[in-house]
Amino acid sequence: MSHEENKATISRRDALKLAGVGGLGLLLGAGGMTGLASGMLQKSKTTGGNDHPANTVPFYGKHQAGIITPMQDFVCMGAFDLTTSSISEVRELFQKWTAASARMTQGQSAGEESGNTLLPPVDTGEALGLGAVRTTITFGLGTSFFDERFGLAGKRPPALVDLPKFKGDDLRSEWSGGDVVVQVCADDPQVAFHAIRNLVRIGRGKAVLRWMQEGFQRTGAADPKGSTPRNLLGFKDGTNNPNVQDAAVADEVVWAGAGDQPAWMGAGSYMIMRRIRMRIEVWDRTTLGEQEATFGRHRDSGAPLGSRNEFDPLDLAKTGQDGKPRIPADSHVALAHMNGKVRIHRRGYSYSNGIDIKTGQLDAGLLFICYNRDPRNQFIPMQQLLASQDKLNEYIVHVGSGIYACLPGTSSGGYIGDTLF
Ligand SMILES: C=CC1=C(C)c2cc3[nH]c(cc4nc(cc5[nH]c(cc1n2)c(C)c5CCC(=O)O)C(CCC(=O)O)=C4C)c(C)c3C=C
Ligand SMILES: [Fe+2]
Repeated sequence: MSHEENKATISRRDALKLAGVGGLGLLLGAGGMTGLASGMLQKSKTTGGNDHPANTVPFYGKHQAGIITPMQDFVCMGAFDLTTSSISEVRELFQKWTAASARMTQGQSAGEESGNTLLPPVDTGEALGLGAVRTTITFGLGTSFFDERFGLAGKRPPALVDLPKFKGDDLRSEWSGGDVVVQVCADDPQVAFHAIRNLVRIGRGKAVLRWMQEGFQRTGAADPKGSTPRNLLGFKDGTNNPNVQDAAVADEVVWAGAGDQPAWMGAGSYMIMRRIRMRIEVWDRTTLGEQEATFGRHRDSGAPLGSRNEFDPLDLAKTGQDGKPRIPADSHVALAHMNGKVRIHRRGYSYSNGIDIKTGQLDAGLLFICYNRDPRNQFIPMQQLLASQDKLNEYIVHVGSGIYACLPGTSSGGYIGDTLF
């Protein structure tokens, strides 16, 4: 193993072990200690633990990780506004972000420490000793990235449209948009936060955070079987997501294809973020029958109304004794199903931001995230229908929004964005 390779595979855990031997900066910087580090790595590889390969998701590849990757327990999502108008500075920034992300997703610190006590550390430190916990870091470009600043207006993907105003939208600019979005997912909230924080730090002088939102779902510890998570309205959410582990399904639903324009987005995807606040207090006063009619599914089992099991097919033609559809036509699933003809890949998380100090009500809801190949044919018509007819609208309000071109993946030596700039 070369010295470079050796350094590249030293995890945050190994780094702490090394620090215990004789000082982190000294050891990492010292070529003569290579043999020692190598020995410890071998040990950590065979002993498993949190840095076991099963807990790491490769950063480099054809597609960015974090899109069809099975969902982790936590998300920390942030959108940046660029404060430079120089495309070469943006390139440099993406090169640095890529290098740091490649390291952090493998359980390493954001960069190599010099050990110089007269300088601030390169990594902020709160993830030292913590495992990789399936961290993924996914980058996307907002519509504003393609304004006049960087000379890339002509390269804006036709599918990266400005979202129309949907009925009932109450969007706030402080929770919307951004030139660049970064979705960090991990099985530990501190590890996820650490990644965003270090990207913010690297971006200083070139990019500022515009908004940031953390999200969660039940953890693997609470539900080792990994059953469908429940949203904050108490229903299983994600049951009828398309199986994107099937490559043909992912190609149809998620990935911009080689034939789709522009070519630089091939193997990328379009992300929609909607911050959807729930009127939890109203929901909690609603009867179980009304709640189930709102979603069109049974609360406990997650089965479609009138069926027994969660994964039973949606039978929208089924009628009850009164002759009415068993799954109401204005229910969320009846509408979102789109007759089975339009599909998106949902990857959202619950959020809770304490209380709204004006009303004393809970400020909580769904950080809706979905990926699709072309939002003009997928998310937009679906949301248009939901916004105008969904019974769920009595209990939710969309308060933040963004659409982002999630770039194709890159390989070691390249950088996220290298197909475009
Ligand atoms: C425009 C897309 C969608 C938005 C916005 C949305 C918001 C939203 N959804 C729930 C809860 C559930 N959604 C469920 C199913 C479901 N939702 C969408 C799309 C949007 N949801 C789709 C495409 C589907 C699948 C439809 C199908 O073909 O069956 C369900 C049922 C279980 C499941 O299949 O996941 C729940 C529950 C909330 C709470 C919400 C906004 C806050
Ligand atoms: Fe939904």
